Amino acid sequence: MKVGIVGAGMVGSAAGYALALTGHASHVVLVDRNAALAQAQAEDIAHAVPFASACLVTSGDYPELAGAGVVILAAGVAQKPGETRLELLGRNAAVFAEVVEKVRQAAPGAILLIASNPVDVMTQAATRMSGLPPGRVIGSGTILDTARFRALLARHLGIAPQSVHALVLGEHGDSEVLAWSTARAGSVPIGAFADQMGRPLDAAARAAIDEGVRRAAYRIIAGKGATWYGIGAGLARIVRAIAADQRDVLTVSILTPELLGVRDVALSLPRVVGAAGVLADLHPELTGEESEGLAASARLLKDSATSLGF
Ligand SMILES: NC(=O)C1=CN([C@@H]2O[C@H](COP(=O)(O)OP(=O)(O)OC[C@H]3O[C@@H](n4cnc5c(N)ncnc54)[C@H](O)[C@@H]3O)[C@@H](O)[C@H]2O)C=CC1
Ligand SMILES: CC(=O)C(=O)O
Repeated sequence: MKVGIVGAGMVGSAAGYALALTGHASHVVLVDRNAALAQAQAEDIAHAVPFASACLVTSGDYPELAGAGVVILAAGVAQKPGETRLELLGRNAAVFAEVVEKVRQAAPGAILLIASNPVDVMTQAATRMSGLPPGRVIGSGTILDTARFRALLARHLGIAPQSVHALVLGEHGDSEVLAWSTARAGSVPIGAFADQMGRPLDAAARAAIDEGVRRAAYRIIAGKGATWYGIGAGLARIVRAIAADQRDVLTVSILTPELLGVRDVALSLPRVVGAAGVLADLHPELTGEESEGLAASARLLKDSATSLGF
C-alpha cells in the first residue's frame, strides 16, 4: 500500500522509518511545508531500506499523494516542556484547515490517520473538514498510552508485553482512563496474575504505573524535547491493520455518536480496524469509577471541540 505522511518532523519521519522497516507499506511519500526537510528525511529513511524489506521512500508536494491508501497527518506544532496537548489546539486546527483539503484533493480515496495533538480534537476537526465517514478518519488516540500501560505492567510482572491485555480509554491526554478492571495477562485477571507471580499489584504499584503512563510524554519531552519512537511504531501498527485488512482490536479515536451521555465526540475505545477503517466499536465492562472517568474525559474533549466549532 502507498502511504502518505504530511508533516516530516520527528513523528512523521519516525512513522516513515517504522513503515519502511516493517514492510507495512510498499511506498512512503513524505510531504512537509519545509520541502528540504521532507526530502532529507526521505533520503535518510531510504538508506535503511536495503537492511529491511522492499519499500520506495520519496518526498514531494501534495499531488504525489495520489493513490495513497492511508495518509498520516503529523503536521503542526508539538508540546514544549510543561505544555499540555490541549494547549496546541488553535495552532494545529489552523494547520489542519489547510492540510486536510489539500490531502482530500490529492488522495480522495485515502483513510486519514491523525497523529497531531490534541489528537482526539484534531480527529474530530479532520472528520468535519473532510466530510469523510467517521470510520475513515482515525486518530492514533490511546494506542500509545495502551502500549505504555502494557509495557509497564509487563515489566512489573516480569513477562512479555505481548502477553498483557490492558487498555487505556478516552482522551490521549491527562484525563485518560487506565481500565484496570479489564486488564488480563494470559487470560488471568491482572491482580490474580500478579499474585501468582509473587509480584503483587498493590496500591503503590498501581499508582506508579498510572503515573508512568499518564506522565510519560511530559517526562520524555523534558528529557529530549519530543516523543517519536513509540508513536511512530503505533502509527505503523495501525497502517498494518488497514493494509492487510487484519481486523485488529486497537484503541484508536474516531468521532463517536454517543458515549455515556456525551454526543458526537472523538475519543478512544477498543475498535476493530481493517481495510475499510474502523469496522466496529467495543464497550468494555468498566467499574463505576472507570465509567465516571471515561464520561469526564468525553465531556472535556467535547468542550474542547465545541470551543473550536467542531
Ligand atoms: N498522537 C500521539 O500519540 C503523538 C502526537 N504527537 C504530535 O505530533 C505532532 C508532530 O510532532 P513532531 O513531529 O514532534 O513535531 P515537529 O515540529 O518535529 O514536526 C512537525 C512538522 O509539521 C510541519 N508543518 C507545520 N505546518 C505545516 C503545514 N501547514 N503543512 C505541512 N507541514 C507542516 C513542520 O514543518 C514540521 O516539519 C505534534 O502535534 C505532536 O504533539 C507527538 C507524539 C505523540
Ligand atoms: C507527545 C505525546 O502525545 C505523547 O508522547 O504521548
